[in-house]
Amino acid sequence: MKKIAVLTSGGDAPGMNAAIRAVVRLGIASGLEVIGTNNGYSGLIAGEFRPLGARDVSGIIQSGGTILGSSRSAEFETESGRQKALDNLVKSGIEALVVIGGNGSQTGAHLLNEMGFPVVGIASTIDNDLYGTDQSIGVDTALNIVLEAIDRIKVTATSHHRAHIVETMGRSHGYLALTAGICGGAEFIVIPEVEVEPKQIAQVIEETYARGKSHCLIVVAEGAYWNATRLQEHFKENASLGFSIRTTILGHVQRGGAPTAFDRMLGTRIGVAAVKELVSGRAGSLLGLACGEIAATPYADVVTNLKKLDLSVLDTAEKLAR
Ligand SMILES: Nc1ncnc2c1ncn2[C@@H]1O[C@H](COP(=O)(O)OP(=O)(O)O)[C@@H](O)[C@H]1O
Ligand SMILES: O=P(O)(O)OC[C@H]1O[C@](O)(COP(=O)(O)O)[C@@H](O)[C@@H]1O
Ligand SMILES: [Mg+2]
Repeated sequence: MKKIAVLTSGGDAPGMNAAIRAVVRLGIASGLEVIGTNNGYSGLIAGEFRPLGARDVSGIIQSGGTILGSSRSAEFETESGRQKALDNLVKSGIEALVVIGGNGSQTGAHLLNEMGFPVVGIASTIDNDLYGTDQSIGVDTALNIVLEAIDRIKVTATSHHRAHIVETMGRSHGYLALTAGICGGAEFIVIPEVEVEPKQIAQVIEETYARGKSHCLIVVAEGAYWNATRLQEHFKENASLGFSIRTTILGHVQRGGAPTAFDRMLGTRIGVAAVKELVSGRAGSLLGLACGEIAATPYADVVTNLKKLDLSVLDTAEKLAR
C-alpha cells in the first residue's frame, strides 16, 4: 500500500485533529502518501483531495474542530453517491480510506468497504453512541464543557433558590446528560432511553425544596421527548406550581472546545492504530477503546449493534443527589 486518504464526517468532535495528525505523521513514517479529503463524504463525492505533509498538521493537536472540514451528506446515503466517491478514490490512486466520525459516518464507511474498497474507522462523536468503543473522541472534552456550565448555573440557581433545567446534546443517546448529571450533582436527569412525565419532575423539585436545598438542577438530553423547550413550555403554562424555573440550552458550545489531554491522547492512539491496521493489510473495522486498550471491531458488528447505556446509574444518581 502506497497511498491512503483520511476524512472527518458528521458532527465535529474535539480530538479529531489529534487523530488526523497521527494518521498523517505515522502514515508518512510508514512510507505512505497521505491525502486529506475536504468536508467529509461531500468532498469525497466532489473529489476534493489534497496531499497532507508533516507540516500541514503542525500546531493542530490543541485545536477543537477539524482542519479538514466536515459535512452531513445526503448524497452519500445513496448508492450512486457512494459509487461517485469510490470512482474518485480509485481515479486518484488512493488505496485505502480512514473515516473519522460517529455512528452515521461509520455506517457509510461500512457500505463503502462492502463495495470492495478498504476502509478503517476512528470512533469520533460527542454523543458516545457508537458501538465498538467504550468512549469516542470528543466525549471527554464535551463533558467537561457541560460540567463547567452546570457548576456556574448551580451558583446562580442557589442564590435565587431556583430550579434550573440544563439541556445537553445527545441526538438519541443519553450518555452526555447522564454523565454530566451525575458529575454535576443533578437532582433529576432526563434521557431519551427512559420515559418521564413532567409531573415527576415537578414532584422532585418540590421534594428538593422540602429537604432544605436551595436549588434544583434538572439535566435533560436534547433527544428526550421532554427536552428543555417542551419542559419550559409545560411549566410556563402550569405556573401555579409555586417554584421559579429557568432554562439553559447549551447547544454547540459543547462541541467547539479545545480537546482535553484525554481526547488528544485518544485521537493520537486511535490514529496510530488505524495506520497500523492498514499497513498490516487489514480493513473493514472500527478502531476504538475497549477496557483501556485500542481494539478493532468488525464493521458488521458495529452497524448491527446499538451502544448500551448503563441505566442502573440513573437511579443511583438520584439517590446521591438527595
Ligand atoms: N445509513 C447510511 N448509509 C450511508 N451513509 C450514511 C448513513 N448514515 C449516515 N451516513 C453518512 O454519514 C454522514 C454523517 O452521519 P451523521 O449521522 O450525520 O454523523 P455521525 O457520523 O457523527 O453520527 C451522513 O451525512 C451520511 O453522509
Ligand atoms: O451540528 P448539527 O448538524 O446541528 O447537529 C447537531 C447534532 O450533532 C451532535 O452534536 C453530534 O452528533 P453526531 O456525532 O451524530 O454528528 C448531536 O449531539 C446533535 O444532535
Ligand atoms: Mg451520530
